[in-house]
Amino acid sequence: MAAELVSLEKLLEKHIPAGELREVWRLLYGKDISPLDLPSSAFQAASIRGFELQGYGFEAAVEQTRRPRIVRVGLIQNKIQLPTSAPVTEQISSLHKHISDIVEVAAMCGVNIVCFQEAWTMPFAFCTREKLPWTEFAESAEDGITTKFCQELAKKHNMVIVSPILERDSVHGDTLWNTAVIISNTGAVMGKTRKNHIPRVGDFNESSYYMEGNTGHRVFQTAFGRIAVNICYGRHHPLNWLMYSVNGAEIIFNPSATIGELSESLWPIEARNAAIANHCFTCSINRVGTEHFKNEFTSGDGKKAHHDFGHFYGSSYVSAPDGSRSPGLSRVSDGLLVAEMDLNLCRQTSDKWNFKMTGRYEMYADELTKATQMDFKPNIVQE
Ligand SMILES: NC(=O)NCCC(=O)O
Repeated sequence: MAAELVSLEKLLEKHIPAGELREVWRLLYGKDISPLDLPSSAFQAASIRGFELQGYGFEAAVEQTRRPRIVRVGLIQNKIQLPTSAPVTEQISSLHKHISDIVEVAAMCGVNIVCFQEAWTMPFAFCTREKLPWTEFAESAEDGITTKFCQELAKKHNMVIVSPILERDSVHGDTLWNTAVIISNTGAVMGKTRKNHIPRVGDFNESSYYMEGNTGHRVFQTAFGRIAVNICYGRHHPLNWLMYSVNGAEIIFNPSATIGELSESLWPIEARNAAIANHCFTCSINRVGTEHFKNEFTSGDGKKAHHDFGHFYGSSYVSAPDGSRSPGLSRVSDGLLVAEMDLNLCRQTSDKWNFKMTGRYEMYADELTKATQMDFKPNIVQE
């Protein structure tokens, strides 16, 4: 099998003459995105620990009545560390160790808010449709071992942590959820927010494991800005992004697990469009690597049974409200993307384009209310 392409960026760098490359980046990313001046010690540490480090800055105009609101976010994408057949607790602790190594480098880069990939403590085993041992990865959002681990990290580095896990809710009949836990930079658990939309596409058999979220569109007022989490498949739902934004989110994280064949054509578009449409920053994170499972499974498409899901293509990136975006991380290796953003850009873009002001939400609220009634008749004019 041919080796996976490392990234579009590396390919363009290789083939486009240096003089024209800058213009290519401007057209591709919406404007000249400036690399961040990160400490060389951070690059060294990343290289020793075997992951890629990139940093970019999104600036805003200077205002007279508000100070800049500068925040640094960190997006982490990674492979699982042990084979999927290793004991559950060893798989979890190997990921804890790996992530704490990357978060340490994020701290060296001055990151204020870090977000991990979807279900980061486990392989993305939902393709198998088997319950054990995968449901054993589920843990309490409030006091599970992963939340405790993140609380220590958050306190140590004065960093807000967004930790997407498989949640076991033992108070409500051991219900499983796909949940992001928000941990304050003080180490306190601020709360949790659950995945609203569950995929029923390809091998994403997630509805066999957990329920559609019931936490609505919560926004968390952190010390560094108002954040929300739109988990993976929710990025295909424009109303999902909209409602986080209606509740005031300035940065919406999209921790994901998705594979090339299915969604790579959508990946650069949806979160970027959401940043534009909602006057906010969006942060898209995807895992990397191919995960193999002992027992074969079929995909219900007449093809042969197989042992893997396909290639998770990484390519994590940040989009800004003005439509610009950062380059993506690698398609094949672990990485940390640091983005410095001035949150004033959200209101500045809103004042320019007025998508909220011109949104006519009352008209849509009315029409959507009617469209969801049993007696709805589509508004079609016949000749
Ligand atoms: N994890 C997840 O929801 N994946 C669904 C596939 C996709 O949305 O690309």
